[in-house]
This record gives sequence, C-alpha cells and structure tokens, in this order.
Amino acid sequence: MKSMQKLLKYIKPYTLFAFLGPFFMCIEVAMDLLQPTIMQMIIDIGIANEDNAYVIKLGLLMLLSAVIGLIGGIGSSIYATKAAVYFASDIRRDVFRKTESFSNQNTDAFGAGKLITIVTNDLASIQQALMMTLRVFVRGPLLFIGSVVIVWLTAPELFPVLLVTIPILIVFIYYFSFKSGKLFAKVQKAMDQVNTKLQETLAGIRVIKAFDRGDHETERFQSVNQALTKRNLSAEQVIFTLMPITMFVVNLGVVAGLWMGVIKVSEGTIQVGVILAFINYLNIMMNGLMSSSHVLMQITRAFPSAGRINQVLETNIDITGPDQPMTKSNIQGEVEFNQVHFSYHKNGESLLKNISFQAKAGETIGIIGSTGSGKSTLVKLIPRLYDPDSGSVLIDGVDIKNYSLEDLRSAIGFVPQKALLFTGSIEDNFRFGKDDATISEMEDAAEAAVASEFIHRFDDGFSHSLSQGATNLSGGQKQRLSIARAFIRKPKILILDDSTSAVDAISESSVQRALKQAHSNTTLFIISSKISSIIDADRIIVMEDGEIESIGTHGELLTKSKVYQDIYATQTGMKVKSR
Ligand SMILES: Nc1ncnc2c1ncn2[C@@H]1O[C@H](COP(=O)(O)OP(=O)(O)OP(=O)(O)O)[C@@H](O)[C@H]1O
Repeated sequence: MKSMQKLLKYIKPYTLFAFLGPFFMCIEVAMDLLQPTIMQMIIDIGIANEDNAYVIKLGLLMLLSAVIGLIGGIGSSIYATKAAVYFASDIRRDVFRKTESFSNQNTDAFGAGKLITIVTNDLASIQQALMMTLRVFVRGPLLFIGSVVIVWLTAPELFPVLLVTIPILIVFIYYFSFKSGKLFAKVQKAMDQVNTKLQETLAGIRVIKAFDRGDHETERFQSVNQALTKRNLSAEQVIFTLMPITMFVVNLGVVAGLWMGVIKVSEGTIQVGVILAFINYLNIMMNGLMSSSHVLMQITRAFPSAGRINQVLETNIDITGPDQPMTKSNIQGEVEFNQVHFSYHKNGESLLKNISFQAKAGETIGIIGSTGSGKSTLVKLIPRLYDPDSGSVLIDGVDIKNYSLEDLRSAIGFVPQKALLFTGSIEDNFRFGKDDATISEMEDAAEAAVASEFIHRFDDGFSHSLSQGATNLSGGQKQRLSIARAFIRKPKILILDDSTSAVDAISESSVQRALKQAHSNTTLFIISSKISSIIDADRIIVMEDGEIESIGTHGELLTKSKVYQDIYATQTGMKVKSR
C-alpha cells in the first residue's frame, strides 16, 4: 500500500487527466442508472395508460441518455488511459535511469531477469491498476451505491432482498480479492525465473547449439515455465471461480425479488414495471460489485509490483562520486594500489588480498596469472566498477574516491574481456567512445586497432550496421572495434582485459605498437594469459589466488617467479632454471 502511495507522485503532472477520467465516468454512470427508471415509467405510466405520446417522449429521453452515456464513456477512457500511460512512462524512464546508475554490485544483487520483469510486467501491472482505478473503480461503486439508493426510493417493498444478497456478495468478493493478491505475488516471482532463463538462453544460443544442448535447455526452461503455469492457473482460477458464485447469488436474488414482487403486485402495493426495474438494478449492482472486485484484484496485484519498482528506485547506489569532487583538469595516469582487499560477497573471504603496486604515468603493466586469480577484478577497481573493502586505489596520488565519477571514468579507456558492441552502425559505436569524434579520429583509431582494413571492406564502411550483439562480425573483428572505441577517447589510462584473445598475433603486436606510438604517455594495463602479449611490458604483475605473487620485467620474472616460470614453460615448451 505504502509503495503504491510513493508512486502516486508520478501522477501529479497528469492531475487534470486523472480528474477528467472519473468525471466523465460519473456522467456515464448517471446515464446508466437512469435507464431502468425511464423504462419503469414507460411501462407503468405510458403503456399502462396507453399514452403513446408519453412512450415516445420517454423513448427519446432514453436515447438521449444513452448518447450522453456514450460520450461520458469515451471521454473517461481517453483521459484515464492518458493519465495511466504517461504515469507509467515516467516511472519507466526513472527506473531505467536508476538502473543505469547502478554499480555492478547493485546490478548483481537484482539480477537481469528481475530487472526486466520490473520494467515490463510490473510497470504494465501498475499502469493497468491506475487505469482501472480511474475508470472502473469509480464506475463500480457508483453503480452499486446508485442502484441501492434508487431501489430504496422506488421499491422499498423489495429492499429486504438486497439486505440478504449484498452482504453475501461482499464477503465472497473480499475473500477472493485478498486471496488472488497473494497468489499474483507468487506469479511475479515465477515470471522472474522465466525471464532470467530466457535471457540466459538467448545470450548463449550459439553455445547451446554448438554443444547440442537444445533438448537439455528446453527441459530446464520447461521446469520454470511449468512453475509459472501452475501459479498462473491457481491465481486465475480464483478469479474465474468468483464469477459463477456471484452470478448464482444474484440469480437467487432475482428469484426472491420476483417472488416477493408477484405477491406485492397481487396485493396492489407495487406495479409490474417496478419488478422489472428492480431486476435490472440488481444486475447493475452485481456488475458494479464485480467490476470493483476486478479493480481490487488488479490493485492488490499491483502492490507487489509497486514494491519491486520502489525497491529499484530506492536502491542506495553504493558507488557514487564525492559531494565535493576534486577538481583536477589534467589526470596524468599514475596508478597506485595501496594494501587493497576486495571480495564480491561482503561477508566472505577476501578475493583480492593486500594488493600494492605503483604504475608510473605512461608505463605499460602486464598482468598474468591463472584463471580466476583475480586479474579482471583488480582492474575493475580502477574505474570504480567496484570499490575496495579496505585499502585504496590512487590516481596521481589522489584516492579515486575523491574524483567525480565522470572525471575519473573519462580518463580511462576500458576494453572488457567480452567485446560488447551496440546495435547501430560502426560509427555509432565509435561515438559511444567519443560523442564528437571526427571522421579522421575514427580513421586513426580504426587504424591503430587494426580494424581499418575490414571496415573498408564493407561497402558502407563506417555506416555498416551491426546486429544485436554484433553477431554479423567475427570474434576478432568485434574485439578490434571494441579496442578502437577505447582508443578514440585518447585515455590517460587504458585497460585491455584479455581483449586481444581473438586477434591474431601479428595484429596484436601491431595494436600494441600503434598504441604506444600514438599514446606514449598512456598508462597501459594489459591482462593476458599469453606471455607473448605482455613480454614487452615495463613491468608484469603475476597474480596467484588473489595475491601478487611477483612483479618485475619479463627477464626478472623468469628468474624469480615460480608461477611465471611455469606459464613460460607451458607456453614455449622451454624449461627455465630458477635461481
Ligand atoms: N560479479 C562477480 N560476482 C561474484 N564473483 C565473481 C564475480 N566476478 C568474478 N567473480 C569471481 O572472482 C574470482 C576472480 O575472477 P576474475 O574474473 O577476477 O579472474 P581472472 O583472473 O580475470 O580470470 P580469467 O583469466 O579467467 O578471466 C573468480 O573466482 C570468479 O568466480
């Protein structure tokens, strides 16, 4: 309930629409309520007295009220829909903005599947809830209350029938609405799991095919799909059971009304038209209650959705810039790690342990070590994708937490392990690195990343379109574009996280040479599992189990690092004698 209230601030800009929707609905309801009374008058006065002029007059009045009701209905739909759609669109915008500002830790905590469910399902659910509240939640109670009042005034003799049927209807409706709300919260959770599985399958579809694991994956998907189906069925069954039960109660009311009515007509206390109007009002009452119950269900269904949306909007971003950032216009690129400890799971053992080293501006630092030794994690601390648990990372002698995130990250070029390009043209992807890049800058970056040749082989060159995930490029081409995108920023610190694994050896050394020529004062971190990729580095950090095992040049490490010697021996087939 509270979470829904918090979201109501988004309706403020659309207050007029949110007012006009119910206003037009009131007109529609008033006209609907008028119809049975006009009909009763036609029967009891016009037909009973054989007054044709009266019948025609009231017939026209009925037609007029139907037209006014139609206008009310259309107006209400237009404005309620506008209010709900704009309301949801603004929330969607803010949820997207918020997730964009999430730290990696924040994103890991939610998981992509849940975030997608929130932006799609949960938002659709609250949009629907608002639209129904503005229309049906006004219509339902008004129809109900209006009918009760009219029956009280025009047919008090039949009112006892309502005294029995209405409480029974209310109890059933309340019970089913409450139950369905709980069941729909479970449906949302099951939906998360389906989305997560779907996303994972689509991202890994090539691997699934290559390993011929289609059947296996279908089975795994089927298990989450079945869980969703089961929960959906239980929730929907509650709704579908409600309808026949209420119809049954109303039919009992109709029979009781007819029975009492016939007695009263024979006693001469009421006329036949009153019975017909009563039955009509009883049906209107049921419709009013039923539609109110549908809205109630939609609203109770929207509560968990609103809760999850607020969870995103209220997430504390754990990596933010300082209140008063350091104003340093010219970062030189000296990087220092000072007794850094880090773990992904905050109460677990440190993954990175006591990392200390210094890279002078313009130096090239190679990082090597076994799989899972913490190489990628270490470099992710430089642009503050994660923050250390203890110790500090400094750039030009200043703790990076003192720089604004914008200044810090604009000084860093990061080429991740997995080349991630966006749908659009090659040029769009270059501009992702630098908004105002000129054609000549793009040409230079492409040349340096050994990407120029294949780009110009496309008829449309830089305008060539990339499909989602750049599946129309080879692995090596993707990596080269990803490197070029980082080059174009001319960053002071450039991090290549095993980003040349799919690039052939000749191109790789060309990339490194071009980089050093063009950006001799760029501090370069190269993570690689191949010694050949880092052999010329000024210094090489050897990582082992989250710790620095050794630091030195290639020559020094060959004599002092056991781990480096083993890697060298495995990759060259030559044994090294340690001193
Ligand atoms: N986002 C994450 N959440 C939790 N654990 C993670 C996360 N990313 C990495 N890890 C774990 O941290 C450890 C170090 O991972 P990291 O990617 O830094 O290793 P690496 O040395 O770069 O390995 P590789 O050479 O295979 O890329 C691994 O055990 C990995 O499972």
